[in-house]
Amino acid sequence: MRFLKVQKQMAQEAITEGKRQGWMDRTHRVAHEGDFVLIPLRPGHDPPGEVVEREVEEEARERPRPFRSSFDVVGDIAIVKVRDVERAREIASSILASNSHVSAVFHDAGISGTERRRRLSFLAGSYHTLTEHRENGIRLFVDVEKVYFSPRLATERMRVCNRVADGERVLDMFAGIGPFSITIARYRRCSVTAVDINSDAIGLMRRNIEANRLLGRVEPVLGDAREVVAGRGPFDSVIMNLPHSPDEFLDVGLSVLREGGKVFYYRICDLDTLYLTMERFREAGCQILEKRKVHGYSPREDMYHILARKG
Ligand SMILES: C[S@@+](CC[C@H](N)C(=O)[O-])C[C@H]1O[C@@H](n2cnc3c(N)ncnc32)[C@H](O)[C@@H]1O
Repeated sequence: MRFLKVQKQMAQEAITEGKRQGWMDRTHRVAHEGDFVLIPLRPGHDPPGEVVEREVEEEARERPRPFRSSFDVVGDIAIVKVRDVERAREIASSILASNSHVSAVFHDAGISGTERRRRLSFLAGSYHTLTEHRENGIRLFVDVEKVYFSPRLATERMRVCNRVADGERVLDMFAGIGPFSITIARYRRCSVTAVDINSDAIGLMRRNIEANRLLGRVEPVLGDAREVVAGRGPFDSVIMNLPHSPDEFLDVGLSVLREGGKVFYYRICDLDTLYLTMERFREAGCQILEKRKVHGYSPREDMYHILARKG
C-alpha cells in the first residue's frame, strides 16, 4: 500500500489536508514509523511529498462502527437525532405513545457555534424547552434550545467525580449548565470553578447550584476560558469537555494545573488524531494515565477520554 511519509510535527496538518482534498484513504489507519507518520493514500492520488510503499495487515483496515441510538431524553423532553425529518416525525409519535414521562419531542438538526446550541424544530407534544433532568442524584435545569447538555455523559461525570479527591481545587473549563461541577461538589468536599462562555448556561448553572444546595461550593464564571482562567489556580484537577476543539485550550488548561495535577480531557476524533493528541500531551510534559473510548460519534469518529498527569 502507498503512504505519504511526513514528520510527526506536520502530521496533523497533512491529515486534515488529506481528508479535505480527498487523497487520504480513510478506510485504512495511519501508521507510525520512528519520527514519521505514514498517511494511507487512495489509488491514483499523488500529493506532494515523499510517497513510500509498505505492506499492511488486515487489522490496519478501519471497520465500520455502529451509529448511536436515534433519540435522547432530557427531563421530559425527547430529542430525535435522525437526519430525515419525516422519519423523525414517525419516531416522535412512537416515543410519545410509549414513554409516559415524555411530554415534548424535538428534531435535532445539529449543534453549532461557539456556544454549542442545538438547532431544534418542534415535532410533537406540548411545546416547551425548559425541563428538569435528574442524574446521579442531582437536579439539573436545562433549556434544550439555549444550552448544550447531553444525558449520555452521566456515567462519565460520575467516573470523573470518583477520580477527584476531597479537598481538591477543580476547574471545569467548559462547564455548560454545570453537570460535572455540580456532581463533584455534591459528592466531594471540593471547591469548583466552573467557566462557560454562554450566558444562558451560566444563568442555569446558578439555578442548578441553588437547587442542589451547593451555594459557595461551585463558582460560576462567565467568559472565554482563554481569558478568564489566566491568573486563577493552581488547580488540582482540570476538566476539558469541549470535544471538537480542545487542543486550542490545552496550553491554558495546563498553565493553571499544579505539578502532579490531573487533566480530564475529551476529544471527538479518529484514532490517528487521538494518537497525535497523546503525543502533544507527552511533549507538554504530561504522563497519560488512561485513554479510553467514551462513545461512538460517527462511522469514522468516536469520543475519547484522556486522563493525564502533569509532570
Ligand atoms: C460540549 S459543551 C460541554 C458542557 C458541559 N461540560 C456538559 O457536560 O454538559 C461545551 C461548552 O463549552 C462552552 N464554550 C465554548 N467555547 C468556550 C470558551 N472559549 N470558553 C468557555 N466556554 C466555552 C460552550 O458554551 C458549551 O457550553
